[in-house]
Amino acid sequence: MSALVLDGKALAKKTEEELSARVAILKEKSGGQTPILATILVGDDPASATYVKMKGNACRRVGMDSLQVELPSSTTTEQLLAKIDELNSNPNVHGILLQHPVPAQIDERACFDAISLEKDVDGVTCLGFGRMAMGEEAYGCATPKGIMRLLEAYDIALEGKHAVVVGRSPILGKPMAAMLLNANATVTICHSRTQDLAEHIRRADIVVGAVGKPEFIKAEWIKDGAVVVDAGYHPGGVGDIELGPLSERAAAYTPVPGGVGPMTINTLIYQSVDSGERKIG
Ligand SMILES: NC(=O)C1=CN([C@@H]2O[C@H](COP(=O)(O)OP(=O)(O)OC[C@H]3O[C@@H](n4cnc5c(N)ncnc54)[C@H](OP(=O)(O)O)[C@@H]3O)[C@@H](O)[C@H]2O)C=CC1
Ligand SMILES: Nc1nc(=O)c2c([nH]1)NC[C@@H]1CN(c3ccc(C(=O)N[C@@H](CCC(=O)O)C(=O)O)cc3)C=[N+]21
Repeated sequence: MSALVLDGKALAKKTEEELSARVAILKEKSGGQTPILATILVGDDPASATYVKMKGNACRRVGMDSLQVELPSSTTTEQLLAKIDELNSNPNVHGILLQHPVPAQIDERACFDAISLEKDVDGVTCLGFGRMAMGEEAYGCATPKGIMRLLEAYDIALEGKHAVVVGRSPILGKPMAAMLLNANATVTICHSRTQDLAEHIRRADIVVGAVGKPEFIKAEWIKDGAVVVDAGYHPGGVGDIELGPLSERAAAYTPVPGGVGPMTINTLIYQSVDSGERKIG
């Protein structure tokens, strides 16, 4: 039996059609003003530059604009905070994305938390995370929220299932675990100090790989019929999970590329349109 492919690329494309229509209405209601997502890139990491470019392109595909802020790698926390303040008070900017990671001298947490809640369409603030975790209204962190939207679109049942999330980073593993918990899954979070990782994964109905190491999670650890979500992305188009034989044994899996990545970008745009609509009211 071959597994169901959770096609994030196709879902993102389909959603973009709906978003284009919503952006057109938003534009009309605001007297022709194009909604804007501001992206901030600090330093010159080529992979980060590519991601930011992809986010700008996605904006334009749905009729939004992106305001691309580029700062040198020598930027200080104070300078970045000042830029974020400026974008917070720009009424035409509906969403702000600060690309992670920032250079080491910058206090990334302070800068994420300076983004105002209404513009935190990437879901990176402590306030947004806390509200989401408590089940209050907030924009979800883009990658885990994109994964939840993908699972929902394919009617993947989560309630009562055992989900194992490998990774606990602030913008991926930790919010992923909270979202799965809110969806009534039983959640295990594994990380670098976890003992017997393979044993935990063997018991999973749903596995989320968010480790940041190519093909670190082995296919043989994953049980037959599991749902396999690979958030990892590495050059050459490999994820954090060794997929190979799983495409036959799993119930469903996200391909790399074409799975989680496009849903991350789509969620960012989706939440920016939401933010614009809320302002128009
Ligand atoms: N497609 C997309 O949209 C996105 C993809 N990514 C990709 O997802 C992956 C993870 O990203 P991110 O969360 O930012 O990465 P981080 O490096 O911030 O986090 C990695 C996590 O994996 C854990 N870990 C590391 N080694 C092990 C190990 N040997 N056993 C178990 N757990 C381990 C770490 O544990 P500890 O906390 O103990 O250090 C940490 O929690 C990367 O491949 C990245 O490229 C990221 C964001 C978006
Ligand atoms: N504040 C912040 N928010 C983020 O969401 C964020 C971030 N920082 N820093 C870096 C990671 C990485 N990330 C990706 C987004 C899309 C793809 C993506 O669309 N990948 C395509 C392939 C792209 C290609 O062809 O190279 C795919 O998987 O199909 C990948 C990775 C978002 N991130």
